[in-house]
Amino acid sequence: MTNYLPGFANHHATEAVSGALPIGRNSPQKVPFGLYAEQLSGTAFTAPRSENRRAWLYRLRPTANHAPFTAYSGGKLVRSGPFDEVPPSPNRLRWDPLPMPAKPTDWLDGLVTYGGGGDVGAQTGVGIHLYAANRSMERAFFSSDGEMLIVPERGRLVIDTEMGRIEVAPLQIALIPRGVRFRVALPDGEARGYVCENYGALFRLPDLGPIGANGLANPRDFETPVAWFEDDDRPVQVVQKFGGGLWETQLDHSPFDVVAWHGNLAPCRYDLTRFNTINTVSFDHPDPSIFTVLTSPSDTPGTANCDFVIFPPRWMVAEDTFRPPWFHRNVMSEFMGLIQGAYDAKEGGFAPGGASLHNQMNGHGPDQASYEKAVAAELKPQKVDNTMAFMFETRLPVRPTRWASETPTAQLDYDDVWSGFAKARLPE
Ligand SMILES: O=C(O)Cc1cc(O)ccc1O
Ligand SMILES: [Fe+2]
Repeated sequence: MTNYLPGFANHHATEAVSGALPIGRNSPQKVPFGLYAEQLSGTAFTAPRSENRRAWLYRLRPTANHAPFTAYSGGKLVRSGPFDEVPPSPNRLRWDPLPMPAKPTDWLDGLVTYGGGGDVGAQTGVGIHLYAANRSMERAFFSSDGEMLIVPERGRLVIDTEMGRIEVAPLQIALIPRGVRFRVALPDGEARGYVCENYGALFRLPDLGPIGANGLANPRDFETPVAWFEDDDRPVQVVQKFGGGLWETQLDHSPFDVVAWHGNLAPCRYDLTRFNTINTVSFDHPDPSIFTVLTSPSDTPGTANCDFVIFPPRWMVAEDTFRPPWFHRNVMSEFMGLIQGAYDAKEGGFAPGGASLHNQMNGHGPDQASYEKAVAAELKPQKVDNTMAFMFETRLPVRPTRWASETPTAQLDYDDVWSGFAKARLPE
């Protein structure tokens, strides 16, 4: 069992061996036990203090101690921005769940990019991946292109990272900083889920405005693992994603050799069931931004590079209100997934492990069955339960990959869910 330190982006100090962490300075002339001090930057050295994220790692060997990376021949379905394999499409898209692999497949081999926006080189946008895996990783991976927000849908993950061991189950999420090496084990034998690779500004908690000092995802519920390491001199493959390409090298020792660390850049996990959901107690369906867990801002205030938004269990009490999501056209693009149960805007076709994409400015909303149910419903307080949908919402158009455009799991008839609405009748 791992111990965790509470708080989002807190300054933590942790050591797996007593006396390993230097006190009062970052790089003493002689680090305890001959460990190597290494700074890991998550922001530029000169980022304002309120934004600045970095950690100091104390390890058995310097990370710099590795042979050259060479092109990695796997990862054939992993893509990065710019996403220009197929022309941008305004069409609403929806996918059935990713089938579980037939062959032995670890988390990295099981990663499939559905699409994204922006450009890794310009450090804007996101890549959106799903994974379906049935083997624990025996190698390490890291992305130099962005931090990775992992959203399990099926099966627990044990994510060994350089800075500690994180266990997550469906309904929990993990956030792995850019550059931090990790390895995913599958205690349930198989796993499936979603990944948002964020090329832009680091995810952070949203401002709360008039909500006040508390609510939504509370900082103390984010958990960072304590230092953990392995002293293992067996050779191991390390794969990195860099500039959209995959590269590999062979280390002669485990990269998970950080005995102590301190700083405010570290992986963490969060339990979505701890989200303090806020909603109307009067009328109307509020904008889904009230359900924002984490946001990656862009240079334009209030216009996110990416918001991670959830649709958790909640009471619906709005009076004289169409309670499910309304019809809308959004200036932002919406990629949705479902972790559990059903989503209140869709009566069928959007299954756990499935996904949908409603690109910027393109009309969407409740399907006909949900619409008819909602306009006929008696508006008594109703608990929407056993459900957890989510959205990666970005200011950029989301361009699907060729795979996502052509896979047989793409629902070619998705538009039909909105095709049968009767015309409104005006008075004669
Ligand atoms: O399209 C969707 O289902 C996501 C969504 C939900 C909601 O409650 C309001 C707006 C919105 O885009
Ligand atoms: Fe929407």
